[in-house]
Amino acid sequence: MGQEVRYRVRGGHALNGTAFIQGAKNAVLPMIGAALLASKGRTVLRNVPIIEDVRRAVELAEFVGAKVEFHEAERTIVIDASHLNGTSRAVLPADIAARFRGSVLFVPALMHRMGHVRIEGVGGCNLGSRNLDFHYRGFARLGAEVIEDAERNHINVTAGNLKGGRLYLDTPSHTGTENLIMAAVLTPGTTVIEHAALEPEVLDVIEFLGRMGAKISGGGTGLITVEGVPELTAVEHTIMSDRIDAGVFAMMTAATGGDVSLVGANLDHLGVARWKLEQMGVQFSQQGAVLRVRRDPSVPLRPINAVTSPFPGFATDLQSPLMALATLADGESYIHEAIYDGRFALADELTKMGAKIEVDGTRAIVHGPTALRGSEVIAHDLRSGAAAILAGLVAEGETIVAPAYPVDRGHSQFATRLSALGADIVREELD
Ligand SMILES: CC(=O)N[C@H]1[C@@H](OP(=O)(O)OP(=O)(O)OC[C@H]2O[C@@H](n3ccc(=O)[nH]c3=O)[C@H](O)[C@@H]2O)O[C@H](CO)[C@@H](O)[C@@H]1O
Ligand SMILES: C=C(OP(=O)(O)O)C(=O)O
Repeated sequence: MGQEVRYRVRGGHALNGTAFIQGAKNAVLPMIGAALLASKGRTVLRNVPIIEDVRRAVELAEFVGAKVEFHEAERTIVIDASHLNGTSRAVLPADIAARFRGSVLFVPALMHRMGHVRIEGVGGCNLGSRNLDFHYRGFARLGAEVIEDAERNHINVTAGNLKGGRLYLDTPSHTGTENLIMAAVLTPGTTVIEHAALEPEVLDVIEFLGRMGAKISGGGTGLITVEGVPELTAVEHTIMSDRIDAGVFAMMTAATGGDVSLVGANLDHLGVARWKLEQMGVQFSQQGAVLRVRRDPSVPLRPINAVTSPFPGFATDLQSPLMALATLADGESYIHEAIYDGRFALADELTKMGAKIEVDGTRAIVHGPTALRGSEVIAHDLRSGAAAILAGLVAEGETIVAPAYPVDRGHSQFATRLSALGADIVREELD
């Protein structure tokens, strides 16, 4: 399971300076899965975030037989999947796959290259129900055989006679869209995917697949058409910057009343989060590829209403840091989590720090402003861990966030990057 990790934060320092936004977790994971589709050449992925989910994805790719080099200092991964075939190990074992959500993105490549795949578990943040029915139904509509082994909790997917078809998503699932595209790219005929996700990472994955030789049109419109091709070739690609990492740094800057330049961040990728933060009193200015974020500490943050929804709506992955930020705002903020039915575990942790939050199902009212005080808090999931660190940056005294593996799943070198901005934060590995 690896070492136990915790973050210790002492509040009271405004963030100032330059932060380097990492490559996007939710783009690199599907790309590692997509790299396994290439039957020729070696894939090179650049601007790879140094996060635990990527380390797990590398382990998984190696487990199924790909040759993978993760050059962490160069933030580069090199993958050779050219030799995969029906005799390779077509299993996604629970001990790796159940530790991150992105493991489900390996299914199409294994189905195509090996003819079948057994999925022994899929992980990710514990946010309530996280179904995969759109994925499995889509594979079946293309002609795959999908059989659930309920006793062992395994799913077996066998390629069979794949043929393009008309697919749909009940809601525009992010990984669901990526998985159906990846299933369709090597499937003979035309596949149409209705109600597809619009997230920038999905578009980055489409661009990557297109360079590999896939024929995909309609990305960003909600209606995607894929013409199957017989094979794909490895290419080089630079991962887009992580809009959630950027959003978290923006909110941390806002919380501390700082002034930070986010290198690589794109304001357009923040969607509605941009407008909500501006309403709260945060100032943004896009200066080419650098996004400057400022908040005047002499003006109180204003309270906010936010409802999470798929891009360009308010990203659910930014909902936890928004809740932490709202504890500082002058009045009542209303938050409706409309994507996940269990993403408010943070409220209890912030309550330990003095926050006043009422939770009713998927709705929360945050009563600000609160003078937060340091406490020991749990990172229940990736973003609640990041949000707890945000709270720690402004709390009086010391905040300990543990266990913090979930934070390391998705934020690269958090303590180093925050320290460079003036924060008092250390990451500790416990024996
Ligand atoms: C690795 C990755 O990219 N993770 C992101 C991805 O997760 P992920 O792709 O898993 O999230 P989805 O967009 O699929 O899920 C959204 C909602 O749809 C439901 N659903 C989804 C698929 C399905 O087959 N059936 C079903 O009912 C889920 O239970 C959830 O309530 O998008 C989420 C929503 O933006 C983000 O929080 C995650 O950071
Ligand atoms: C929910 C998240 O990730 P995952 O889907 O990988 O669990 C997240 O990034 O906040």
